[in-house]
Amino acid sequence: MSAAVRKAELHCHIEGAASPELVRAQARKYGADVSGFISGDRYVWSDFTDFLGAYDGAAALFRSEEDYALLAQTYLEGIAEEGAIYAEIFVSPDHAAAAGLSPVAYFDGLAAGIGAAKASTGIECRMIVVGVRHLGAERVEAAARLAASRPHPLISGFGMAGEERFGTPGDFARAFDIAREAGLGITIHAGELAGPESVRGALDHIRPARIGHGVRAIEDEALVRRLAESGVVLEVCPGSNLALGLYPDIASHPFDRLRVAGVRVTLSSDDPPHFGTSVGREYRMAAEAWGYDRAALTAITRTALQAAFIDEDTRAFLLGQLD
Ligand SMILES: Nc1ncnc2[nH]cnc12
Ligand SMILES: [Zn+2]
Repeated sequence: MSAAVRKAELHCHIEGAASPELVRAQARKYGADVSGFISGDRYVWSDFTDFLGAYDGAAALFRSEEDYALLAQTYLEGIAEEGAIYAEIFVSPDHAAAAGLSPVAYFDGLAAGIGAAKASTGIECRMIVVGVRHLGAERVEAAARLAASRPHPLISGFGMAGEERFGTPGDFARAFDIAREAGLGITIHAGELAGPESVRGALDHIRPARIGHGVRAIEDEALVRRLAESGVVLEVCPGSNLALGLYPDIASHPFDRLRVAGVRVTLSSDDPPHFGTSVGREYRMAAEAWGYDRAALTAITRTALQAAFIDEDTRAFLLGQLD
């Protein structure tokens, strides 16, 4: 499996894509100490809660448009080298605000990086605004209202990340209604840290086109059938799931079982340097674990492009690159 297999990444948190090397450079720039969450060239955290702390620590060191332009460009050029032709990045105005950056400066900075990466590699990218679940429904609604005001043309979706064990999907239904009515694509993290009931709640109350992770649906046969029949696409991130201890090894991961059951599945990296991964590695792991050949891997990319939150002309152009 080589970079020649075209890839599309639907699930990557931009703040979670900052390499320890880049975060160290930012820390030097701002005179900050990262020893609490970076050791040598690695992030250090012990569980999901601790991971969120490391994630927030890194995010706090991106404080200007230029910082975010550099982050987006570095991430996108890196995955373009692995064969990615399309990416959607989760962008979190709450993290930008915590670092003192206005939403407009945040989106403009990211867009500058996206533009630079497109100019150097051809990669397309769109932004999905996310609310942070553990900040509560009001903050998530504020993020949805912001996204619904269409503050940047590259914003094409709305989602929710953060601590899945906080609240229930129904608590956040209004936020997603606001985003849906504004014509944004809808995705929500579910079935990662919480079980099938979280996926069921998301389907019932949020009506998403896609679900971030969703893998724990495998624990409920009827739910797997419902997912398959609905056509809802799962943004599966096996490397993330292994790093966070959901499954002991790739052979135990449900990606292939979901695929065989007819669920539309895609491959992404989530927070690549935190989990020692990249979209290229995710495709490689899948090829090795389940014997996927080039056609099978390309089919995964096709599913991702069909589910991408993008205009139809660009979708057709990208799908044309798979032939
Ligand atoms: N894997 C993940 N799950 C939930 N929220 C996140 N934010 C960043 N990465 C996340
Ligand atoms: Zn995620």
